[in-house]
Amino acid sequence: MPIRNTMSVLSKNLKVALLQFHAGADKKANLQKVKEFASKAITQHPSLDLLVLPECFNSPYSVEEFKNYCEPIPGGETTEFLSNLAKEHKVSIVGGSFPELGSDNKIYNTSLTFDKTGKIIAKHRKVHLFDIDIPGKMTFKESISLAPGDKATVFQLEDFCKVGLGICYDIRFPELAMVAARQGAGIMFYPGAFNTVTGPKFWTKFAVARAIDNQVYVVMCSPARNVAGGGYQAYGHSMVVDPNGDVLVEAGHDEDIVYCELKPDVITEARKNIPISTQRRFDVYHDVASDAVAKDI
Ligand SMILES: O=C(O)CCC(=O)C(=O)O
Repeated sequence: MPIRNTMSVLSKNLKVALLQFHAGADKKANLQKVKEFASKAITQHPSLDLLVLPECFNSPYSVEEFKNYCEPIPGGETTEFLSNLAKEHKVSIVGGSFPELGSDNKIYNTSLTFDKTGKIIAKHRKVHLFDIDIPGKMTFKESISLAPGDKATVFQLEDFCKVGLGICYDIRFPELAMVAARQGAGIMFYPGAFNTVTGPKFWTKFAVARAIDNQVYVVMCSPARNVAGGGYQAYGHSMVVDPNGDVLVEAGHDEDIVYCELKPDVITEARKNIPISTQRRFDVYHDVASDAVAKDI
């Protein structure tokens, strides 16, 4: 039976801040807000390693609006802004997401990660587009204006550890986190903007599920709700869940910054105590990544 080694963990503590703020129609004001929240976080915790931003932080979350806010990567205003912010504060940034204008002229919901010199070290295009219809409650169809990405994103976060990156609806598909964990990731990041219908029902459950499935930390960063302003109402509740499924920190639904220190021993202990990563039976479920099983039923 093949055994995969997924014991690889964080090399040292990682101090993160989750910036939960509301993004409106004015892109410059949205970027200014990121600047203010970042300065505040660094002032409150000067030894921070990493800032995490929410999904769609430079635009309203609206399929009609993405075309008005999309930018090329690299070269666009938002990429430059985040790169400079990382450099200025010497901090890594998981840069939420914003609409990208691809070289194929399609628009993607894209997340960039920067190292503390301002270099892009990862780019993830949302793989699973949020197309749902719950009659009378919630209808959304990202595929009206967005194209999906076609890759799982797993990368080395500076000298900390390997990490995986997904965007919002991507969390509903356990495969991305599994792929990352099996490549040695110790943390999954999900910038996300759940809503007031699916948020209360699912947000925490998914964070806990992906954490326990894979014995990784899960970091989810949401926009704040904007009750007075109307439009899409994000759930909020940015949170960090540890590899045992315990919620370590959680915001409410208003603007806020939450801080957390991720620790190597917690991952090591979880994996040592209950060694699921070396007990997998790939001989039994080797075809999990195909639809062959469903077709047989
Ligand atoms: O999965 C959900 O319930 C919400 C997903 C979402 O809001 C998104 O993908 O942007």
